[in-house]
Amino acid sequence: MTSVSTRSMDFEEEARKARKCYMYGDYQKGISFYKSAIEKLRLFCQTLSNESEKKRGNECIAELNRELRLTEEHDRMIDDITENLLRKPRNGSDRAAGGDVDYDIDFGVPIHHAAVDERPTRDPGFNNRFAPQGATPFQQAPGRPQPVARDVRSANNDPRRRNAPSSASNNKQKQPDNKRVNNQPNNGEKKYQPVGAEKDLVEGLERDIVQKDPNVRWADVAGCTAAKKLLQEAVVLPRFMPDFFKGIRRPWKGILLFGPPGTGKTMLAKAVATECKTTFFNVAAANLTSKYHGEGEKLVRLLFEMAKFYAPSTVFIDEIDSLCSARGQSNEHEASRRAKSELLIQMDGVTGAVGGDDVSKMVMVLGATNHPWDLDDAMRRRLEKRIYIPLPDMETRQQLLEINLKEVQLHGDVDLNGIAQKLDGYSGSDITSVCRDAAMMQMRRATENLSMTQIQEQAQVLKEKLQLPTIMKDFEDAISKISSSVSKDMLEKYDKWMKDFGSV
Ligand SMILES: Nc1ncnc2c1ncn2[C@@H]1O[C@H](COP(=O)(O)OP(=O)(O)OP(=O)(O)O)[C@@H](O)[C@H]1O
Repeated sequence: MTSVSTRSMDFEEEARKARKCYMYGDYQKGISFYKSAIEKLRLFCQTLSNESEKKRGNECIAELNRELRLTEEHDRMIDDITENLLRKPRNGSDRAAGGDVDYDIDFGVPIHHAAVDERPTRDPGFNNRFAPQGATPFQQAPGRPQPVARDVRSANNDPRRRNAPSSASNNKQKQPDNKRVNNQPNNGEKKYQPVGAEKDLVEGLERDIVQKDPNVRWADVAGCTAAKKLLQEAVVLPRFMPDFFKGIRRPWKGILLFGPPGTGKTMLAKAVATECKTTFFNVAAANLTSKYHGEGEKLVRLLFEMAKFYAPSTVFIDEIDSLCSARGQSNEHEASRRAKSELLIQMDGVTGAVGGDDVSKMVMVLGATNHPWDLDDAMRRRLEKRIYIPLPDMETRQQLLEINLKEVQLHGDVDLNGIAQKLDGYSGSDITSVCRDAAMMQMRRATENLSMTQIQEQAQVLKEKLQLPTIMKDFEDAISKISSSVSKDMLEKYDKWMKDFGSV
């Protein structure tokens, strides 16, 4: 049972990634994920004995094949367009002002071909901005590759935006052309209005980056007391005490959260969005760079224009080092260099409170990274507060166990204190994995040596067995299988960077 279910999950994951890649225009990667999903689903179907399930599985394979063909077609099309554009003679309207300048291939499409950071990250899924709704084995695939449901927020139905600063004079100040921030009355609500070719990019940003209440509370984040306090000071208090946070006491404009992977940096950022009720822009740095000359730069500019328009806002840039690594390195892509410079310029334009000391117009940049030492000096300076989010201490590990196991029934022999001690050196996400694994042990024992048909036949008996509580041995087994994902060397590196550059 274990291996069968694992294969099914593998297929779901591959299909989900394939669709994400398609959405982001990364067709090459999408193609290989589709192929792998199809192969895995085919193997999974071979293990099935139920005819109707088999039939639905085959329907899904056919649908995935169709999506694969579509992706291949788009990939060919992009190649053709690129080739044609590059072959054009450099004269007439194609010649950029100033003579010998590179072609500006700008298809005006949203966030396509994002330069993906090659380093392994915890989540290959573009910063988790999609809800986990990839295809399930027998869920009918949609008619064409569709974006899976995400935190899409229409500016028109978000109450925060209704209160967004909207005075025409203010908008004029920010945007001389005044068209960009034209407030179109729509049931009395204000909406950022892009002009011309930027429409697609703005729609892409609204769809992918503006995040509605991510529903993470301070209490959901174990430990991180110093970070929580500072974030509250930086974002929450200025809203309640605007008169105090002025002049030299103006709110921080940039905060960096750094530390080992899986320690709660993203959760903290989400808690800021939920608790502070600022408009939340959740950006994966890789999505701000583009292989198309100029597009990343434009995206950064639009992102900040929108953040100012919908202020107070928090712009969360995950893996910020991948966009703001030390400049001038030989492997630095021109497009990403320009996007990075634009980001620095934009950050200078937000001074904690945009437009003087009015905190209702505050835009705060919150960066997160696992590689703080890769950060550009200029960006480091702009992220005025640099907070280390370390591995959880004993107390935090106990809290993490309680948070993770609140819905799991535990046997009397389970000693959470003892487990927390054994988990010294584990990150928050490692601890979550241990809890999940332990909580699954009962199911594994109950279904061991049973075929799928037997599982279906004995569903009622199994249901009772699955009610049995998780025992101490389940945790011991899980801990022996899952090791800490952070090495001692890395921890020393973080400590050193904290000593050199930390600021709390
Ligand atoms: N302090 C914490 N409190 C509660 N859960 C945590 C905490 N730290 C980690 N987790 C668990 O680990 C998962 C990953 O956490 P999160 O994405 O916030 O880590 P991160 O530091 O942003 O990682 P990365 O640097 O790899 O992006 C969470 O979904 C949660 O289950």
